Amino acid sequence: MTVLGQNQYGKSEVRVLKVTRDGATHHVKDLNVSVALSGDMDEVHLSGSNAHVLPTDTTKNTVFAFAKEHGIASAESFGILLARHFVTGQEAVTSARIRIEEYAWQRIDTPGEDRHSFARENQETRTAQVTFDGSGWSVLSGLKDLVLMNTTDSEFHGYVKDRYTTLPETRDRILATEVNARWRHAWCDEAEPAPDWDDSYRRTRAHLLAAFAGTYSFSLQQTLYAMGAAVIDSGPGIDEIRLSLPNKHHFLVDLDPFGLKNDTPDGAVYFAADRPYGLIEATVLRDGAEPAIPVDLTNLP
Ligand SMILES: O=c1[nH]c(=O)c2[nH]c(=O)[nH]c2[nH]1
Repeated sequence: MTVLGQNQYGKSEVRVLKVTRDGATHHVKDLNVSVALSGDMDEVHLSGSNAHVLPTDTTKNTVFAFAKEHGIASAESFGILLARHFVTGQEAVTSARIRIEEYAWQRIDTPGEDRHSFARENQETRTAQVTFDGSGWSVLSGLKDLVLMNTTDSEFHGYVKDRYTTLPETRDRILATEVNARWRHAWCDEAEPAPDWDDSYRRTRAHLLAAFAGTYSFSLQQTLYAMGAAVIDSGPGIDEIRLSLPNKHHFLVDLDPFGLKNDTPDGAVYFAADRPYGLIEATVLRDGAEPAIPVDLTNLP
């Protein structure tokens, strides 16, 4: 005997580029949207009846149509529009999860009137996941691939040493990471005004950067907590943030064989190791908040 457990379906990675023309000045929104619907879907699995199945092809078309009809004000608001459409429009669909990655494009300044050239920003990817169960909303925003580095104000010493420990203690090292962060908005009730998602994103990003730059660090763990706390303490809008921070190790190169002294006051030469890397991960919560962001961020957009 078997029973059907949790199931969901939809179109993943719908790549939609929305160009908005304002005369010769164009604006672009570039998203990667994944739709997952669930609800009364037993029959399609058990008997092959498709009577409740809105085709994944249709969900893909909806993403494109909504981009045209409603525009893309922000990743979160676009996700909200889509999730509401699927849950309220299909009787069999009781919940919808919309995952979005947004890629940033930087305008290339040109001498003439035309403003339609862009360079893909070599910076972070913004992410959003919106979940709606017909009554309550859950909005996770985030970013990944944001590479940060402090070239001083980082120490690491006083740690446990056993027979396999070879790491030298350091009072001055490079601290570099690639931020992978997801934060959960307190907003969950449509009766309340929704946050300004773009403004919230900009402010959260700025708090993360300021805390990374402003924390004199004795470990990446300490820096992580300072970054998370800066976001939670900045206002009431965000109750939980999870950070996954690889420690992008930079080791001083031994230049002695060449008669060169490395690590001099005017600078040093480092070997930027790509692997293995330390991986420091933690959730920072508003006191009293329940954790709801998955521990493993790799399964999220
Ligand atoms: O900031 C750090 N935290 C660690 O836990 C750790 N472990 C290690 O080898 N280097 C570092 N650096």
